[in-house]
Amino acid sequence: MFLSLVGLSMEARTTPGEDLSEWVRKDNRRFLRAIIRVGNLDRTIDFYTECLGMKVLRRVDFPENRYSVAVVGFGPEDSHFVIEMRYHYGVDTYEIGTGFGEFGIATQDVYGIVEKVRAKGGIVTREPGPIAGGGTTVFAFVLDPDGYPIEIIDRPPTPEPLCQIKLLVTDLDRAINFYQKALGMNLLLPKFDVTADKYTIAMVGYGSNLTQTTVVELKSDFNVTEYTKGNGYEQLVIGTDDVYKSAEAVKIAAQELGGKIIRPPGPIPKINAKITAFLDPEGWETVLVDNEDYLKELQKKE
Ligand SMILES: C[C@@H](O)C(=O)SC[C@H](NC(=O)CC[C@H](N)C(=O)O)C(=O)NCC(=O)O
Ligand SMILES: [Zn+2]
Repeated sequence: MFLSLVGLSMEARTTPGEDLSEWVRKDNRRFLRAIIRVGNLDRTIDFYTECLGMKVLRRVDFPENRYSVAVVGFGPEDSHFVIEMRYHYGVDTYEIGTGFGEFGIATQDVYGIVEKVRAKGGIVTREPGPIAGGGTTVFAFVLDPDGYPIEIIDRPPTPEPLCQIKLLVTDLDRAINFYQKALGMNLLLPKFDVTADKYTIAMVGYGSNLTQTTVVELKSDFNVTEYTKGNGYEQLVIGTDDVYKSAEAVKIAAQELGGKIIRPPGPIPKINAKITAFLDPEGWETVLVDNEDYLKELQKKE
């Protein structure tokens, strides 16, 4: 996923009469990575490893293209959701925007992580404690060195400690519908109003238990009709067994709900992988990558 991608023409690979919505739900989907731009790779790696406990899984420099990439996560890329960070030479700040919510980290040591962030001079935007209004789960919010919010959530050990990516949306029903229809996600937390703070959230993802998998947390603030996307957060990358069928399903959902394919499905020689990319109805970008190609590329890089 390290190089810029060139679009190829759409090829239909579906059988006439095939129920694509059924296929999408049965497809072998997994959150592979989220891609963000950062202003200083060493500084960010230090934060994600020293404060949050992630490991550096890969670090590559592309001097000819004037950027460097690091991949960090709680486990190997072939089985875990990871964060890919891109540093473009000479660009040291990014606008995070009001639309990017946060990455969520599940841990048994919320207080310890918050203290590490504070000790390194990091910003704690919400002190650890249970949610206001009578909840029991302890959580905190901190900012990473570029200002990306990170939610630290108290949770028993889970296979996916990088457990949430929150995106702000203006039409929550439409977003839930789209992520279900276009991406075959399950509604793991139905819409939930937090009237005291004037917002509604819902969570969608693969699998059946939101504490065991990564979820997209969709949040909508009462009376907010627009969010800015900034220029920091880039995209979410998800694995699929068939990018052609995946793109067809996205197109069908987009006809009803909005959103559009921005990269027709096909092989991208530079990265040796078949992909397709699209914008959801709110403009958030997702890339779907062929599972086999993704694994083969990882193996080559080992
Ligand atoms: C469920 C979890 O993953 C969330 O992200 S909840 C959304 C979150 N809520 C809070 O931070 C709770 C705030 C409350 N005032 C408290 O301190 O308990 C959030 O994004 N809040 C933003 C907001 O505008 O409140
Ligand atoms: Zn959250």
